Amino acid sequence: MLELSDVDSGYGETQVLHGMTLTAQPGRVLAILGRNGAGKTTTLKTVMGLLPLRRGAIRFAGAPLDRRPYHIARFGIGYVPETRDIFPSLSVHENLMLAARVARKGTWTLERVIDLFPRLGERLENGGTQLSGGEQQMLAIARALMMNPRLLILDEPTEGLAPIIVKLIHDKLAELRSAGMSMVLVEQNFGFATSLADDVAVVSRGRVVWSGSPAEIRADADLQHRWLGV
Ligand SMILES: Nc1ncnc2c1ncn2[C@@H]1O[C@H](COP(=O)(O)OP(=O)(O)OP(=O)(O)O)[C@@H](O)[C@H]1O
Repeated sequence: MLELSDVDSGYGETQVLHGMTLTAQPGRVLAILGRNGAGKTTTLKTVMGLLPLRRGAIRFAGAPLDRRPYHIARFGIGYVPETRDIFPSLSVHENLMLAARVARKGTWTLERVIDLFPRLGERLENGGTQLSGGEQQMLAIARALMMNPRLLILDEPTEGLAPIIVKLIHDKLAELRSAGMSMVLVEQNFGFATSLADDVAVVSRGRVVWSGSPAEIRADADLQHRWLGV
């Protein structure tokens, strides 16, 4: 579904990705794990066209990915950035409807995202700044779903959230997974990531150093210690 081959990328003079190669399969959840600074966010930003591709190739659904923002959305990649990027001066409803304007055809509607996150239904007229961190995360996910993505990319969805909200987000993503949504998940919370993932890629210094199943990495304390510092 999403394929990175030998990708180099970075910020100005600083090269962060060194031959990043990974594949996210349709209908599956790929978790990208790694220590702070390993290049996980940089990988996602490169896919989303926020950083230049210096070398290598990125393919989506069998064709080279046109990484201009409008095209990425139309192609069907929904992105939930680490910073959530809610428009603070707009209401929940307006944030969602803005996404609907660039949406592909599909089955996600305002009603359906509110069904998934009833809390947002109660907060429709609230401004972005009046939301708790958990509500902002729900809104960021709901907004990406409004675009009817074929692939949902999430960067650290649990960061800074209380355990009860982490559990809620976990259950909602598990629901999406059961419904067949393809996902790429960058996450520091090892338990959260490995319980949702079908496939795991471990990144260090801008490339994949291990890939396998959640069960394999859960059973391998050395691997966790070496690459994740768990
Ligand atoms: N805007 C930037 N300018 C320069 N260097 C950056 C910038 N953002 C990140 N980096 C550097 O790129 C490297 C990889 O960062 P990245 O954010 O991809 O890591 P990560 O694996 O997502 O970890 P984290 O969990 O800390 O976000 C780090 O060394 C970081 O200092």
